[in-house]
Amino acid sequence: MASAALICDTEQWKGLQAHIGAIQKTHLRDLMGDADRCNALTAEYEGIFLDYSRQRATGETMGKLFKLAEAANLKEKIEKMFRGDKINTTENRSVLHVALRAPRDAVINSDGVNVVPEVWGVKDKIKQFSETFRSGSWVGATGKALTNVVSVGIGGSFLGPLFVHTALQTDPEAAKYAEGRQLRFLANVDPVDVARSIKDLDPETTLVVVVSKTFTTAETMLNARTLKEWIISSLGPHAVAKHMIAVSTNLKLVKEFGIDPNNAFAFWDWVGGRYSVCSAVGVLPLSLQYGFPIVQKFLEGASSIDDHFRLSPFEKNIPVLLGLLSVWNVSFLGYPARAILPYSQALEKFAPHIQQLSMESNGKGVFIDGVQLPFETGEIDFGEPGTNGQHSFYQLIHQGRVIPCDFIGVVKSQQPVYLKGETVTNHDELMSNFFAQPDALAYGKTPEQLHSEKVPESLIAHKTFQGNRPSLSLLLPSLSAYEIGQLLAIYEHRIAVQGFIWGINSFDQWGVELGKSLASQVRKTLHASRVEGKPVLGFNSSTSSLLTRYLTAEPSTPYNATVLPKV
Ligand SMILES: O=P(O)(O)OC[C@H]1O[C@H](O)[C@H](O)[C@@H](O)[C@@H]1O
Repeated sequence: MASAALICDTEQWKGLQAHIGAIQKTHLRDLMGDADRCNALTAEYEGIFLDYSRQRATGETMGKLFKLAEAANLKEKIEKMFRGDKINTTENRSVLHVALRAPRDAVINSDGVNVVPEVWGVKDKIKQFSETFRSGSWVGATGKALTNVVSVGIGGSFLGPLFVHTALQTDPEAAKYAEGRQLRFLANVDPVDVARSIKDLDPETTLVVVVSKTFTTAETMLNARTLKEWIISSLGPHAVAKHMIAVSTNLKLVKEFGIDPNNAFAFWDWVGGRYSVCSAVGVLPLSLQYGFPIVQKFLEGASSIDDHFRLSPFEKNIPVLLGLLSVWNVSFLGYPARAILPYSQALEKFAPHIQQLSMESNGKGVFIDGVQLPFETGEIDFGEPGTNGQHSFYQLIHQGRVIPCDFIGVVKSQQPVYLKGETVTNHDELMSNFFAQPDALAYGKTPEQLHSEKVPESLIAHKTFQGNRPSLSLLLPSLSAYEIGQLLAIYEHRIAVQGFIWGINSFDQWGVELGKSLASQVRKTLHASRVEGKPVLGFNSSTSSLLTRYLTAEPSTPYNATVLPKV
């Protein structure tokens, strides 16, 4: 039963509900004609420019959203996070990813202990290790320097580092430091992913980093055992010490796995998996590839947003504005999805990272105190870089469903390209689309316009765009390690803001457990059937018949000998 403390019972929430009607009467075409409104609906921090004038919102809407933030005690909740209070109540943990990028002299307590020196202790160890590794002083079992790194991990131990690696790959400064090196990721337990991750690599020159907060994740541990076998079968058991290292909060299990504890890099239970890219989870593999100084710039970028988020008034606070607008779109205008559209191929892996960050954080069914939510939280996040997406799913965004879009653009490309005689540079060509699409969505195209263009009557309805489709534009000055860190932190905090307003716990993820435990029953059944010929028992008829069909076919892999990928 809903209690009086629920956000949806507040006057401020009801005030926004009452305001929906006024907004429904407006069209972005008209709202965009008001230059003062457009100027007002912007914010800037360190050259990052947010234009949210194409949201279905007015100054009045924003005023009401700020009031909602007050009613939700947003300021206090942000402060509690930075203070190290145990805001992840279902796991009794602080939420301190901000400590991972705090300056050396910062003081951030968890359980009364300043965690910043510990954080820097691990970063110093990573710096030292990566320097030894990159200088060639760290040699493998056959005396060769290691130039390839395979980072084994899944979920938060994969998506953030992959996003940052993909973004840095084409940054000229970072790329210079990565010359002659490869960083790959192995996430899926699908043996096809194992094959892809080690294709054309020689164990002699490869370092495997096993990344797992818990060091119990089934997929990661099987993949780690598989790559251990790949190393041993080629170089012998003694090679593991030089070719495998680990990142985890569970150093006991790292040791039991056979990795030298000196080559294990710690992090802490107050870092959520999906918030862990700034811990050794990301910092270690990225430092091996690009060197620690580049990664430190990334951390400084994230830290600059932490300050902005904690200290700026809400009216100028980019993560707060973004979070409030998302709440407005989801809970009041009823738009369940959000498209993340970076006009930058370097940000190709940004949307997959945000999918986990957002959907695992805010896809919840109850308030933080366990009371059933009377409204839905979280968005369905998806996205692709522009302009690729334009040739894929934008049809639906323009004429089908209304999906609020985040357009993310970069002023200065990582890679300047121009062909003499062309109308524009290649980046300007890309950005022409970045500037055009939000207006196409907002304004649409009316039947009157089509008539004036002499469009045949039979096509008028098909070629009409209703417009009034909300988006926001985030323009970054460039895309170096620093801005990549800023972008990450903007989204991390935006998602936290949404959770704080809705009153849910954005930092646990109980919803992933059920599928895992059912998979464990299936695993036992597969083993019993394959190895002992036992029948399939204990499942419903659908699952039983699917399993039986799967088991009846000739298996492609024998159970009596080790088999490693051949590609
Ligand atoms: O880092 P690990 O402990 O291996 O966890 C990897 C992933 O496992 C689960 O799926 C969680 O839902 C994710 O949040 C986590 O990132």
